[in-house]
Amino acid sequence: MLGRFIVFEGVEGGGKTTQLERSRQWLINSGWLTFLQAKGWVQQLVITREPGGTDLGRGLRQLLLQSTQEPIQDRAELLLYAADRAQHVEGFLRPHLTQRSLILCDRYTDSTIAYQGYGRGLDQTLIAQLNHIATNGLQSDLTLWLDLDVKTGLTRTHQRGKADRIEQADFTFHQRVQQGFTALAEANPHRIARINAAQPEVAVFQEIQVILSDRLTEWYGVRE
Ligand SMILES: Nc1ncnc2c1ncn2[C@@H]1O[C@H](COP(=O)(O)OP(=O)(O)O)[C@@H](O)[C@H]1O
Ligand SMILES: Cc1cn([C@H]2C[C@H](O)[C@@H](COP(=O)(O)OP(=O)(O)O)O2)c(=O)[nH]c1=O
Repeated sequence: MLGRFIVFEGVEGGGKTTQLERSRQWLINSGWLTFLQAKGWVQQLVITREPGGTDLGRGLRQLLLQSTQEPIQDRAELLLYAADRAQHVEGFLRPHLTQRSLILCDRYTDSTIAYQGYGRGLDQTLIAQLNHIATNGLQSDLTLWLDLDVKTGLTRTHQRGKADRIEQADFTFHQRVQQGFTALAEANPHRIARINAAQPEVAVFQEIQVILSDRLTEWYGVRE
């Protein structure tokens, strides 16, 4: 794969959206993007998210996050996230990676393991199979896990506005999700980098910047 695929993960209110935008600006302002483009190693920097990175996905996102009278069954929820991902991988991520894009993505397969696996309690083998069907094997090159305790995260999202269907799930659900991310990070120490997201925004980004600089150097060599 020619481009690089960086994912932001974590519980609700961890600061993914905020830090993804800071990372985008830093890649531009630090000169990294200009350098990589001048070398011909990166064509463009793109931002995307799951669910909702495609037209189909935006419809699915609305279905998944709006509050409903009829409860959405756990396996139906899992399949909707998988459908969003299949469309995103084939219609957006792979074409961009083939064209040497550097991709910053808000959530990916680890969210399904954490939310539908640890959170809902669905079988992890089933989830692994579905993730494989949806991605056809496409993994992130780097995942930045914004590690924040559930209570602080939910407080932040409540301050932001009305809670969506998943945010409304009970506290123990979100605690299981957090356990999921913790286990994933332990099992994948190189792919998943833990960030202490309980710090002020600027300090969180300083940690991210160190990791991004290291990883870009590992991938592309020292910047001239
Ligand atoms: N480090 C931080 N400290 C305090 N509040 C933060 C921090 N990072 C983000 N926020 C605020 O918390 C809320 C959730 O942040 P957001 O980036 O949308 O998180 P996520 O995308 O992970 O749900 C927003 O209102 C944001 O301004
Ligand atoms: C990608 C993915 C997300 N989710 C959930 C996590 C979030 O609650 C929700 C997506 O919201 P998110 O994109 O994090 O929205 P915001 O930035 O506005 O908080 O979907 C899953 O349950 N499984 C998945 O596979």
